[in-house]
Amino acid sequence: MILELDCGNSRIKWRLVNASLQPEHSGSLSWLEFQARALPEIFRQVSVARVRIGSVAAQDITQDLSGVLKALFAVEPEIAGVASPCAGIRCGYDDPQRLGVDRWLAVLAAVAEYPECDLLVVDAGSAITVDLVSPGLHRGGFIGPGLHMMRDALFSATAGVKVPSLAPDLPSSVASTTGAAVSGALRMMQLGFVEQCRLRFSPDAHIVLTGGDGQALLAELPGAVWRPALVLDGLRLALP
Ligand SMILES: Nc1ncnc2c1ncn2[C@@H]1O[C@H](COP(=O)(O)OP(=O)(O)OP(=O)(O)O)[C@@H](O)[C@H]1O
Ligand SMILES: CC(C)(CO)[C@@H](O)C(=O)NCCC(=O)O
Ligand SMILES: [K+]
Repeated sequence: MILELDCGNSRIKWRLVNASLQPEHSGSLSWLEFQARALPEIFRQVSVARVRIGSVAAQDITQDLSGVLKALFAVEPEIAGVASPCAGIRCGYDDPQRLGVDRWLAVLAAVAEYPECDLLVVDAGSAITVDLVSPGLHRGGFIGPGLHMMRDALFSATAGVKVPSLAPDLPSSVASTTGAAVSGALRMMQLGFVEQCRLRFSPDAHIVLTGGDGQALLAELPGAVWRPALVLDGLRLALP
């Protein structure tokens, strides 16, 4: 088996793929669970020949994770970086090392599926990122706060807007409760962000969505596709 991990800002998403590259097991854990060494039970039951890591966590935390996995599986984990060009695509950042590797992995996987298209690659997780791609070239992109970060900002900076959870969909009517007012606004802000990126910079782009909050945008963006494992899918392209 090959273990692939997408280490994000809030969670570690992982999957075990077999020799035919088919995922056999997958899951996620929080950084707190990792720190408590509460690793998935299956990790102790399988033999792992390779470990591929994509991480936007701090370097010491990533090294800690790598060390734990090395001790567990007796293989040296491979950690993806942004190498440009890769898989026929050039990175648009002035300094490619500054681009979040999760963004790069998502771009590589999206381009592998749609090599001839202008793309908007949208990752709606802890943060929301939009990357613009034209054939052979990553042009750059934009970064905004994720839904829960925005909710937390209102929660901590106001006395009267303390909304515990967000509705799953875009609003279909004008809000008449605080919860619906916040939830509707934040989801419309995400949609507006994506639409503005397309309108201003790539009107014909095909949209590829990933991240926990990407699915809610799917119904609002005609022609868009939803690829929940996009970042993990990029790992085998960055670390063939
Ligand atoms: N405090 C929270 N309570 C409930 N949901 C949250 C909270 N924080 C984040 N989330 C949600 O969890 C989901 C996680 O998104 P995703 O699966 O893309 O992974 P992530 O780890 O948050 O993202 P990243 O890879 O950027 O760290 C998102 O829907 C996000 O809005
Ligand atoms: C933007 C995030 C936090 C999204 O996970 C990550 O890609 C990151 O830490 N990026 C580094 C900064 C940049 O991409 O410009
Ligand atoms: K992410």
